[in-house]
Amino acid sequence: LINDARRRLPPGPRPLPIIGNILHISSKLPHRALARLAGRHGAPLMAVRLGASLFVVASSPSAAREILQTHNASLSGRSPADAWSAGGHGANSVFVLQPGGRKWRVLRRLGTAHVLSRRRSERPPRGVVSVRRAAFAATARLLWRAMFSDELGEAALQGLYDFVREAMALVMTPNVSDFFPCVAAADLQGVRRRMAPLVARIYRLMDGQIECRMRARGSDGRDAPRSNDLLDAMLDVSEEQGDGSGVSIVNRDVIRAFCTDLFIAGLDTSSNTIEWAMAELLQNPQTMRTLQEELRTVLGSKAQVEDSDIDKLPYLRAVIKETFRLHSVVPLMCYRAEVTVQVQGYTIPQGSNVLVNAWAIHHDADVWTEPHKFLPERFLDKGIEFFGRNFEFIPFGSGRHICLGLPLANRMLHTMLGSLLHQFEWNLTEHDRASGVDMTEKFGLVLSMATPLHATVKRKQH
Ligand code: HEM
Repeated sequence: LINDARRRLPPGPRPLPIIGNILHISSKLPHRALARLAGRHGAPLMAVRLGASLFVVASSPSAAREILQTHNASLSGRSPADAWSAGGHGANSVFVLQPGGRKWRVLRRLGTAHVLSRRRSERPPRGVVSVRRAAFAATARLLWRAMFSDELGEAALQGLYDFVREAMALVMTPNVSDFFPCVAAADLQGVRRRMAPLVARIYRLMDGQIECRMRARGSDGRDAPRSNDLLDAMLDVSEEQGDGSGVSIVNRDVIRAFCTDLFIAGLDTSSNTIEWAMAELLQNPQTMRTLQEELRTVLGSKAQVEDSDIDKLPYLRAVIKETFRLHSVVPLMCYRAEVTVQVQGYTIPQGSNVLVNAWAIHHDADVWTEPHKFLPERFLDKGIEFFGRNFEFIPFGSGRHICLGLPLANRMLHTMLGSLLHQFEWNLTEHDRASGVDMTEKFGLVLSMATPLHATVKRKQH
């Protein structure tokens, strides 16, 4: 396989070293297997072969910069899992649309302008809680309100929860259709067939909101009373956008696919980040005390962290950055080379999959001292931000595909974690105090804790 792949490389300054195989990329924790491989071979850029596909893996800040900045236009294609095409979702999904294309640009613009958070205090947790479940519910309510200006009911919350669990498990199923695209149409393992009803179910949830809003707008359309949320903005665009053929770029299919994508992208990333942060804080009592002291000093008797407080809370910002670094919930970012390009003197053939291993970069001992320790202080005197310009710290990616929800996630995580810690006293359960917190990772579309964290919670007396 290795020799075959080398023969197929077009002539270039240097052939890319192929040093990995199926064992690395399909390992249970591929971000760690690939980081070890890159470290062992001193190869910040390397190639791994899997089935008919060539994967190029970048594991250093400078390789990431070349992929995400210098050659971003050529290297920002996507090779979506076959399951993604179930129910026609792939045709309208912002994750996989051709970047730079008209539909992709309209969706990115709408998302950037309208995925805004409107805050409201959350229902207080009580007793022993699953941190991830509580954070998932809080994030879902917030996103639902930002998109639809409506309260999320329990049944819809459960629907979102089930969809994210079941659909993501299917997308992560090793699927012969992905390794050998020539047989994808046959859907030999039935992954796409099993995904279709899940997509149909979540679309029905979105349709409920779309229909209700369309009825409220009635024949007045734009002149009807407005909520000025994402849904209103999309319906406006659906009325005005036409490509001359009278067909709108943003039609009903696009609206429900985009809303679905935002839930897929926003729910598990945010709730798992809160869970990792809480797991670290509960095991680092001094860090927890320092953070709660900062919250007490800045907020006083005010219950909630508001957007305007975030700038005054440097230690909270450092804790969240350190959580992003140590527990990057999107450890591997995947692209496709649209044309053959040279990166760091190596040839990346057209059609290769290109992986940026953010986890490896965030644990690179040449960049970070004691990279495996949770030390928020490392960010206090450094101007390192996660907006895609510091390539040693890219939890939200960089370049054309940089996270669309970054500003929302940034505000949401600070206000949520800050408020939870300011209002409540959190402690490990007796079981975890005795046996320790299980920090084992589980790889999926999002990197989560293999054993969900439970904690006891009590309202504080201020
Ligand atoms: C802890 C929170 C979050 C993290 C760490 C995170 C991280 C990321 C990363 C690494 C990417 C991929 C970038 C790439 O492929 O180059 C991404 C893409 C994306 N994120 Fe987020 N994200 C978070 C929350 C959110 C939220 C709250 C939303 C929206 C509600 C969102 C919407 C998106 C979308 C739509 C994309 C796809 C962009 C594209 O492919 O063009 N994310 N995110």
